[in-house]
Amino acid sequence: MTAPILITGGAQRIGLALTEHFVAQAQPVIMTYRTRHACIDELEAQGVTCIQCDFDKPDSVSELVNRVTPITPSLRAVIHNASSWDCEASCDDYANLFDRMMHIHAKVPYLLNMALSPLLQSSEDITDIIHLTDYVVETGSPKHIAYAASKAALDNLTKSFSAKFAPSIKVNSIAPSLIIFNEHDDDAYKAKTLKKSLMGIEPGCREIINSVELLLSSNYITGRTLAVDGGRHLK
Ligand SMILES: NC(=O)C1=CN([C@@H]2O[C@H](COP(=O)(O)OP(=O)(O)OC[C@H]3O[C@@H](n4cnc5c(N)ncnc54)[C@H](OP(=O)(O)O)[C@@H]3O)[C@@H](O)[C@H]2O)C=CC1
Ligand SMILES: Nc1nc2c(c(=O)[nH]1)N=C([C@H](O)[C@@H](O)CO)CN2
Repeated sequence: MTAPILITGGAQRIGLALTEHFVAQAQPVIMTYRTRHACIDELEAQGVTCIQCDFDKPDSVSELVNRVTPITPSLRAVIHNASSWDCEASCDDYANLFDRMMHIHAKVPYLLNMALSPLLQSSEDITDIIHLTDYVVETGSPKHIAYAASKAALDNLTKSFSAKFAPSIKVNSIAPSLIIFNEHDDDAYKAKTLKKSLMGIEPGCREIINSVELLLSSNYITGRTLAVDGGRHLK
Protein backbone atom coordinates (compact mmCIF):
# COMPACT_ATOMS: atom_id res chain seq x y z
CA MET A 1 0.00 0.00 0.00
CA THR A 2 1.51 3.36 -1.05
CA ALA A 3 1.52 5.84 1.80
CA PRO A 4 -0.49 9.01 1.06
CA ILE A 5 0.84 12.50 0.52
CA LEU A 6 -0.80 15.20 2.67
CA ILE A 7 -1.32 18.54 0.91
CA THR A 8 -2.73 21.54 2.76
CA GLY A 9 -4.86 23.97 0.74
CA GLY A 10 -5.42 21.47 -2.06
CA ALA A 11 -8.70 22.73 -3.48
CA GLN A 12 -7.50 25.47 -5.81
CA ARG A 13 -4.61 26.72 -7.91
CA ILE A 14 -1.20 25.21 -7.03
CA GLY A 15 -2.53 22.91 -4.31
CA LEU A 16 -5.22 21.57 -6.65
CA ALA A 17 -2.68 21.13 -9.46
CA LEU A 18 -0.51 19.07 -7.11
CA THR A 19 -3.48 17.02 -5.94
CA GLU A 20 -4.60 16.29 -9.50
CA HIS A 21 -1.02 15.44 -10.53
CA PHE A 22 -0.68 12.81 -7.82
CA VAL A 23 -4.16 11.41 -8.55
CA ALA A 24 -3.07 10.94 -12.16
CA GLN A 25 0.02 9.11 -10.88
CA ALA A 26 -2.16 6.83 -8.69
CA GLN A 27 -0.41 8.32 -5.66
CA PRO A 28 -2.87 8.45 -2.71
CA VAL A 29 -3.59 11.97 -1.49
CA ILE A 30 -5.04 13.42 1.68
CA MET A 31 -5.78 17.11 1.20
CA THR A 32 -7.24 19.87 3.30
CA TYR A 33 -9.57 22.56 2.08
CA ARG A 34 -11.12 25.54 3.82
CA THR A 35 -13.80 26.36 1.24
CA ARG A 36 -15.73 23.53 -0.46
CA HIS A 37 -14.77 24.40 -4.01
CA ALA A 38 -16.58 22.72 -6.92
CA CYS A 39 -13.66 20.34 -7.48
CA ILE A 40 -14.11 18.56 -4.13
CA ASP A 41 -16.90 16.22 -5.26
CA GLU A 42 -14.85 14.96 -8.21
CA LEU A 43 -11.70 14.60 -6.11
CA GLU A 44 -13.61 12.52 -3.56
CA ALA A 45 -15.02 10.39 -6.37
CA GLN A 46 -11.43 9.79 -7.48
CA GLY A 47 -10.51 8.55 -4.01
CA VAL A 48 -8.87 11.67 -2.59
CA THR A 49 -9.42 12.06 1.15
CA CYS A 50 -10.62 15.66 1.39
CA ILE A 51 -10.69 17.10 4.91
CA GLN A 52 -12.36 20.41 5.64
CA CYS A 53 -10.02 22.43 7.81
CA ASP A 54 -9.87 26.16 8.53
CA PHE A 55 -6.53 26.65 10.23
CA ASP A 56 -7.74 29.94 11.67
CA LYS A 57 -10.09 28.01 13.91
CA PRO A 58 -8.90 26.89 17.36
CA ASP A 59 -7.89 23.23 17.61
CA SER A 60 -7.91 22.87 13.80
CA VAL A 61 -4.42 21.36 13.75
CA SER A 62 -5.13 18.77 16.45
CA GLU A 63 -8.46 17.94 14.80
CA LEU A 64 -6.68 17.42 11.46
CA VAL A 65 -4.06 15.18 13.07
CA ASN A 66 -6.83 13.19 14.75
CA ARG A 67 -8.54 12.76 11.37
CA VAL A 68 -5.35 11.68 9.56
CA THR A 69 -3.83 9.33 12.13
CA PRO A 70 -6.60 6.67 12.08
CA ILE A 71 -6.74 6.45 8.28
CA THR A 72 -3.09 5.72 7.51
CA PRO A 73 -0.15 4.09 9.36
CA SER A 74 2.33 6.27 7.48
CA LEU A 75 2.74 9.29 5.19
CA ARG A 76 4.94 9.60 2.08
CA ALA A 77 5.15 13.41 2.36
CA VAL A 78 3.57 16.51 3.81
CA ILE A 79 3.34 19.55 1.52
CA HIS A 80 2.60 22.80 3.33
CA ASN A 81 0.85 24.81 0.62
CA ALA A 82 -2.02 26.57 2.46
CA SER A 83 -1.41 30.28 2.50
CA SER A 84 -2.97 33.71 2.54
CA TRP A 85 -1.24 36.47 0.58
CA ASP A 86 -2.44 39.41 2.62
CA CYS A 87 -1.07 42.94 2.39
CA GLU A 88 -0.91 45.83 4.84
CA ALA A 89 -2.94 48.08 2.47
CA SER A 90 -6.01 45.87 2.81
CA CYS A 91 -6.17 45.90 6.59
CA ASP A 92 -6.16 48.33 9.49
CA ASP A 93 -5.40 45.86 12.28
CA TYR A 94 -1.69 45.18 11.81
CA ALA A 95 -1.45 43.07 14.95
CA ASN A 96 -4.17 40.77 13.64
CA LEU A 97 -2.55 40.64 10.20
CA PHE A 98 0.82 39.76 11.69
CA ASP A 99 -0.68 37.06 13.89
CA ARG A 100 -2.67 35.53 10.99
CA MET A 101 0.34 35.46 8.69
CA MET A 102 2.58 33.87 11.30
CA HIS A 103 -0.16 31.41 12.18
CA ILE A 104 -0.90 30.03 8.72
CA HIS A 105 2.65 30.17 7.36
CA ALA A 106 4.74 29.19 10.39
CA LYS A 107 2.78 27.96 13.41
CA VAL A 108 0.54 25.55 11.47
CA PRO A 109 3.45 23.93 9.57
CA TYR A 110 5.45 23.77 12.84
CA LEU A 111 2.66 22.06 14.76
CA LEU A 112 1.77 19.69 11.91
CA ASN A 113 5.42 18.67 11.42
CA MET A 114 5.82 17.94 15.13
CA ALA A 115 2.58 15.95 15.25
CA LEU A 116 2.87 14.09 11.94
CA SER A 117 6.59 13.23 12.02
CA PRO A 118 5.88 9.78 13.53
CA LEU A 119 3.75 8.93 10.49
CA LEU A 120 6.55 10.09 8.19
CA GLN A 121 9.18 8.19 10.20
CA SER A 122 7.17 4.95 10.18
CA SER A 123 7.87 4.57 6.48
CA GLU A 124 10.72 2.23 5.50
CA ASP A 125 11.80 4.75 2.85
CA ILE A 126 13.02 8.30 3.19
CA THR A 127 10.05 10.69 3.35
CA ASP A 128 9.59 14.40 2.75
CA ILE A 129 8.31 17.62 4.17
CA ILE A 130 8.02 20.47 1.66
CA HIS A 131 7.38 24.06 2.65
CA LEU A 132 6.03 26.44 0.01
CA THR A 133 7.77 29.68 0.93
CA ASP A 134 8.33 32.64 -1.42
CA TYR A 135 11.07 34.54 -3.28
CA VAL A 136 10.47 37.45 -0.88
CA VAL A 137 12.12 35.45 1.92
CA GLU A 138 15.37 36.76 0.37
CA THR A 139 14.28 40.38 -0.08
CA GLY A 140 11.36 41.24 2.14
CA SER A 141 8.33 42.94 0.64
CA PRO A 142 7.27 46.52 1.44
CA LYS A 143 3.65 45.77 0.48
CA HIS A 144 3.42 42.34 2.16
CA ILE A 145 5.58 42.90 5.23
CA ALA A 146 3.95 40.45 7.63
CA TYR A 147 3.46 37.89 4.86
CA ALA A 148 7.14 37.99 3.90
CA ALA A 149 8.27 37.76 7.53
CA SER A 150 6.06 34.74 8.08
CA LYS A 151 7.42 33.01 4.98
CA ALA A 152 10.93 33.75 6.27
CA ALA A 153 9.96 32.01 9.50
CA LEU A 154 8.79 29.02 7.45
CA ASP A 155 12.12 29.06 5.61
CA ASN A 156 13.90 28.89 8.94
CA LEU A 157 11.73 25.93 9.99
CA THR A 158 13.09 24.12 6.94
CA LYS A 159 16.60 24.42 8.34
CA SER A 160 15.67 23.31 11.86
CA PHE A 161 13.42 20.43 10.86
CA SER A 162 15.88 19.09 8.28
CA ALA A 163 18.47 18.73 11.07
CA LYS A 164 15.96 17.35 13.55
CA PHE A 165 14.45 14.69 11.27
CA ALA A 166 17.44 13.55 9.18
CA PRO A 167 18.06 11.01 7.84
CA SER A 168 14.55 9.56 7.83
CA ILE A 169 12.75 12.71 6.68
CA LYS A 170 14.09 15.30 4.20
CA VAL A 171 12.80 18.85 4.71
CA ASN A 172 13.04 21.46 1.92
CA SER A 173 11.53 24.75 0.78
CA ILE A 174 10.27 25.70 -2.62
CA ALA A 175 10.50 29.49 -3.01
CA PRO A 176 8.46 30.69 -5.98
CA SER A 177 7.98 34.15 -7.31
CA LEU A 178 5.18 34.56 -9.89
CA ILE A 179 3.69 31.16 -10.74
CA ILE A 180 0.08 31.97 -11.52
CA PHE A 181 -1.79 35.27 -11.43
CA ASN A 182 -4.99 35.72 -9.50
CA GLU A 183 -8.32 36.28 -11.25
CA HIS A 184 -8.52 39.87 -10.01
CA ASP A 185 -5.08 40.84 -11.35
CA ASP A 186 -5.45 43.55 -14.01
CA ASP A 187 -3.37 43.94 -17.17
CA ALA A 188 -1.22 46.70 -15.69
CA TYR A 189 -0.29 44.55 -12.69
CA LYS A 190 0.41 41.59 -14.92
CA ALA A 191 2.69 43.62 -17.22
CA LYS A 192 4.57 45.08 -14.26
CA THR A 193 4.97 41.68 -12.61
CA LEU A 194 6.14 39.91 -15.76
CA LYS A 195 8.94 42.48 -16.09
CA LYS A 196 10.30 41.55 -12.63
CA SER A 197 11.95 38.29 -13.81
CA LEU A 198 14.52 37.48 -16.49
CA MET A 199 12.16 34.91 -18.06
CA GLY A 200 9.23 37.35 -18.13
CA ILE A 201 6.50 34.69 -18.12
CA GLU A 202 3.65 33.36 -15.98
CA PRO A 203 5.02 29.80 -15.82
CA GLY A 204 2.02 28.00 -14.37
CA CYS A 205 1.66 25.22 -11.77
CA ARG A 206 3.74 22.70 -13.73
CA GLU A 207 6.87 24.45 -12.43
CA ILE A 208 5.89 23.65 -8.85
CA ILE A 209 4.85 20.10 -9.72
CA ASN A 210 8.26 19.53 -11.33
CA SER A 211 10.02 21.00 -8.27
CA VAL A 212 8.04 18.81 -5.87
CA GLU A 213 8.81 15.71 -7.95
CA LEU A 214 12.53 16.60 -7.97
CA LEU A 215 12.58 16.80 -4.18
CA LEU A 216 10.56 13.59 -3.78
CA SER A 217 12.93 11.74 -6.13
CA SER A 218 16.07 12.78 -4.22
CA ASN A 219 17.64 10.76 -1.40
CA TYR A 220 20.11 13.53 -0.60
CA ILE A 221 18.69 17.04 -0.93
CA THR A 222 17.61 18.36 2.47
CA GLY A 223 17.62 21.65 4.32
CA ARG A 224 17.64 23.51 1.05
CA THR A 225 15.49 25.87 -1.01
CA LEU A 226 14.50 25.39 -4.63
CA ALA A 227 14.14 28.91 -6.03
CA VAL A 228 11.46 28.84 -8.75
CA ASP A 229 11.59 32.51 -9.71
CA GLY A 230 12.56 33.00 -13.36
CA GLY A 231 15.83 34.66 -12.46
CA ARG A 232 14.07 37.47 -10.60
CA HIS A 233 17.08 37.86 -8.28
CA LEU A 234 19.22 39.02 -11.21
CA LYS A 235 16.77 41.51 -12.73
N1 LIG B 1 0.61 31.83 -6.91
C1 LIG B 1 1.85 32.29 -6.98
O1 LIG B 1 2.26 32.88 -8.00
C2 LIG B 1 2.78 32.11 -5.82
C3 LIG B 1 2.49 31.22 -4.78
N2 LIG B 1 3.38 31.08 -3.73
C4 LIG B 1 3.06 30.13 -2.66
O2 LIG B 1 2.65 28.89 -3.21
C5 LIG B 1 1.58 28.33 -2.44
C6 LIG B 1 0.36 28.13 -3.33
O3 LIG B 1 0.02 29.38 -3.93
P1 LIG B 1 -1.47 29.62 -4.48
O4 LIG B 1 -1.96 28.38 -5.13
O5 LIG B 1 -1.49 30.91 -5.23
O6 LIG B 1 -2.24 29.79 -3.10
P2 LIG B 1 -3.70 30.43 -2.80
O7 LIG B 1 -3.53 31.88 -2.49
O8 LIG B 1 -4.59 30.02 -3.89
O9 LIG B 1 -4.06 29.70 -1.41
C7 LIG B 1 -3.92 28.30 -1.33
C8 LIG B 1 -4.96 27.77 -0.42
O10 LIG B 1 -4.68 28.12 0.94
C9 LIG B 1 -5.89 27.94 1.62
N3 LIG B 1 -5.93 28.67 2.88
C10 LIG B 1 -5.67 29.97 3.08
N4 LIG B 1 -5.86 30.29 4.38
C11 LIG B 1 -6.27 29.16 5.00
C12 LIG B 1 -6.63 28.83 6.33
N5 LIG B 1 -6.65 29.76 7.29
N6 LIG B 1 -7.00 27.57 6.61
C13 LIG B 1 -7.01 26.62 5.64
N7 LIG B 1 -6.66 26.86 4.36
C14 LIG B 1 -6.31 28.12 4.05
C15 LIG B 1 -7.00 28.42 0.68
O11 LIG B 1 -8.12 27.58 0.92
P3 LIG B 1 -9.62 27.84 0.38
O12 LIG B 1 -9.46 28.31 -1.04
O13 LIG B 1 -10.21 26.49 0.50
O14 LIG B 1 -10.25 28.88 1.26
C16 LIG B 1 -6.38 28.26 -0.70
O15 LIG B 1 -7.04 27.30 -1.47
C17 LIG B 1 1.33 29.32 -1.30
O16 LIG B 1 2.02 28.90 -0.14
C18 LIG B 1 1.89 30.62 -1.83
O17 LIG B 1 2.30 31.51 -0.79
C19 LIG B 1 4.53 31.82 -3.63
C20 LIG B 1 4.84 32.73 -4.62
C21 LIG B 1 4.01 32.89 -5.79
N1 LIG C 1 -0.95 32.45 -1.01
C1 LIG C 1 -0.46 33.13 -2.06
N2 LIG C 1 0.80 33.59 -2.01
C2 LIG C 1 1.27 34.32 -3.07
C3 LIG C 1 0.48 34.54 -4.20
C4 LIG C 1 -0.84 34.01 -4.22
O1 LIG C 1 -1.59 34.20 -5.20
N3 LIG C 1 -1.25 33.33 -3.14
N4 LIG C 1 0.97 35.25 -5.28
C5 LIG C 1 2.18 35.80 -5.24
C6 LIG C 1 2.61 36.61 -6.45
O2 LIG C 1 2.49 35.80 -7.64
C7 LIG C 1 4.03 37.15 -6.39
O3 LIG C 1 4.93 36.08 -6.33
C8 LIG C 1 4.34 37.92 -7.66
O4 LIG C 1 3.63 39.12 -7.66
C9 LIG C 1 3.08 35.68 -4.07
N5 LIG C 1 2.51 34.83 -3.04
